[in-house]
Amino acid sequence: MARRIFLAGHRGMVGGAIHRRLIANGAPEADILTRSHADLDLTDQRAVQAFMQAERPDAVILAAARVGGIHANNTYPADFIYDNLMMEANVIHQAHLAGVQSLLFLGSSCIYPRDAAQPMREDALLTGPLEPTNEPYAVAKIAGIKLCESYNRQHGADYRSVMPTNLYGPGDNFHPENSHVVPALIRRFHEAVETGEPEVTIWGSGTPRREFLHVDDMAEASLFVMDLDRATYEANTRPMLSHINVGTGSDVSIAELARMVADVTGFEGRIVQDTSKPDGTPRKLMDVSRLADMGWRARIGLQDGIAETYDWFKAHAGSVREN
Ligand SMILES: NC(=O)C1=CN([C@@H]2O[C@H](COP(=O)(O)OP(=O)(O)OC[C@H]3O[C@@H](n4cnc5c(N)ncnc54)[C@H](OP(=O)(O)O)[C@@H]3O)[C@@H](O)[C@H]2O)C=CC1
Ligand SMILES: C[C@H]1O[C@H](OP(=O)(O)OP(=O)(O)OC[C@H]2O[C@@H](n3cnc4c(=O)[nH]c(N)nc43)[C@H](O)[C@@H]2O)[C@@H](O)[C@@H](O)C1=O
Repeated sequence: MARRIFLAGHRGMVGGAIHRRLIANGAPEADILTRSHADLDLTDQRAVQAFMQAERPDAVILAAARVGGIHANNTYPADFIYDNLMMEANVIHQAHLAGVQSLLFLGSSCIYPRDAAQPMREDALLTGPLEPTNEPYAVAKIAGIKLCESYNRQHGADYRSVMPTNLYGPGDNFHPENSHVVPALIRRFHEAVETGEPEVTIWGSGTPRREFLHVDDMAEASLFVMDLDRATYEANTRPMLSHINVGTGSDVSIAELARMVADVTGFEGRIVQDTSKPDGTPRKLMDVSRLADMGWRARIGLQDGIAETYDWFKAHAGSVREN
């Protein structure tokens, strides 16, 4: 019997990539249930309850969230903790009440302590203080992991959690202030080339290191984890480790990233640092061996991924998302 999947956040970068991947894998469009934010506000408990009771999907992929880069997290902490706590609590609890057996929750690499040993293993969770610039968001994401784990333990559900590293790709948010670093730099370097600006400013010292996974790889990994048989998933997430890291296993400095974006966009001017802006976590490289041991590895390299994303950005000039 076909499996009807509620894909929450289908208009977002990850949700859009998962939607494309499901269709590419042969899922009939009719089996992929979607609702826009305007049609179903996932922070509204009654609305989510009514939707889940009416539709009773067989599975849920929760790719909806309040998402943003270091500036957005640092500026809107109440929005980030409240919206994400409400969305995950509503979707996970109402999925349980509607008898949904299979759910995938997307967390984030920022759940790990700011000074966790690198690369960060899944069992580093809750072993130290978090990075202040995104602690509210991280606390909400940790709560999401614990929600899934608790419904699995108490109700025998099969609710799984994946922890993506920094993501980028088509469909990203290109807001000049609220976006993540890759879309922000693609836009800024592109505009400098268009206007003949002699220099581009990047935030912070340029020394922090980040791991960047293309969103199409993330979509493939999400469905891979979702389709794992339960015994394999449980065997690889013990003891009490109900989440799996998803990344490339390699990182670059922000200065190296800026150089790559300059090369891809053809910018030949100066790159300067605005050290009045926060660096955030010095490094957050994920240990991706658990997922590799289960048979999945990232395929899209950063240079190629940035070039492909830049092509997408230019092809969608004037209509890219900025929120
Ligand atoms: N991007 C990244 O680098 C990383 C992302 N993640 C996680 O991956 C997941 C997807 O992120 P990403 O695709 O980048 O985010 P996007 O912002 O691109 O997409 C999020 C989606 O959620 C929707 N949404 C937001 N609030 C609500 C709401 N109250 N009710 C219903 N829908 C809502 C948005 O709709 P609308 O725009 O209309 O509000 C949007 O479609 C999230 O869980 C995020 O935390 C984890 C690590 C890194
Ligand atoms: C995925 C993860 O993403 C967020 O954490 P982050 O990795 O710190 O996010 P970021 O991509 O915004 O920054 C990465 C680095 O890049 C530097 N940087 C330089 N120039 C720009 C710039 O122009 N914009 C941005 N955003 N950063 C810049 C910036 O100073 C920082 O050192 C969490 O909030 C949370 O959302 C989360 O889970």
